[in-house]
Amino acid sequence: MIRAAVITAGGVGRRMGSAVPKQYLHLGGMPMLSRTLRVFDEHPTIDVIVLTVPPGDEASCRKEIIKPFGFKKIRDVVSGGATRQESVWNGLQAVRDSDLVAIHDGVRPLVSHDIITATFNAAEEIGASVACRQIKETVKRKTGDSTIETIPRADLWLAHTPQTFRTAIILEAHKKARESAFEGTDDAVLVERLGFPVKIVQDSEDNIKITTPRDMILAELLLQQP
Ligand SMILES: Nc1ccn([C@@H]2O[C@H](COP(=O)(O)OP(=O)(O)OP(=O)(O)O)[C@@H](O)[C@H]2O)c(=O)n1
Ligand SMILES: C[C@](O)(CO)[C@H](O)COP(=O)(O)O
Repeated sequence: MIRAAVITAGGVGRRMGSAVPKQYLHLGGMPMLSRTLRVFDEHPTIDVIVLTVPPGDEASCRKEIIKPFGFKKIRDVVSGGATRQESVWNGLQAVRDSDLVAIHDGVRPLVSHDIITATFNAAEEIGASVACRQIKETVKRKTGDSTIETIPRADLWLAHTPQTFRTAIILEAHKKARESAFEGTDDAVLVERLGFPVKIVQDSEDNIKITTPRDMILAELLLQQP
């Protein structure tokens, strides 16, 4: 059983507004992307890792993000695409020989080994899984200028990554999405639309996606937790 990870880091970080793409910003003294890679490299049952980066960044990533930390499992650094979905597709081509694959945002460095393991276990069991956090806030839907309704929150979850799949299923789901020009905001939706079940695995609130400067402040604080 080959377990792979595709770490997607091909974005430009428009919402962060930093001089370099946010995945290269330092968090707790090391590049955020290296921190994410370290979690997967040290995971006991992951065999191979593929990283997607902005086109043209492959060599600098090997030199500055991978080499200084001595990661052992990185098979390839591949060029990302214009969208996250395209970057993931490119990464998946490099792990076609795997049985299971976890897809994870390079900008979620606070992911834990436990959640990675839980998503692999669920994917092995039913084929597809998604790390999520349950919504604890009261949720309103606004329609037009003044009509609002309150959505019962018991069934609502926020999608995180890792999202982990039998490799054959996620390859098929991406292929079908490409054929019909469907663009999703995560990978699980590509499997859902084919009618396959996807198991929700409850994640920690700490596994935030670093999107804006405020998230950097929050992540630095979360890193200081005992
Ligand atoms: N063409 C893209 C776009 C995004 N990503 C990756 O997908 C993850 C989640 O995307 P997001 O936070 O939206 O990153 P950016 O696209 O970089 O940010 P923004 O939307 O603010 O520009 C990130 O690790 C990002 O690098 C990617 O691999 N390829
Ligand atoms: C895949 C994802 O991280 C799930 O939360 C997310 O959808 C990434 O894209 P977004 O543009 O920040 O929603």
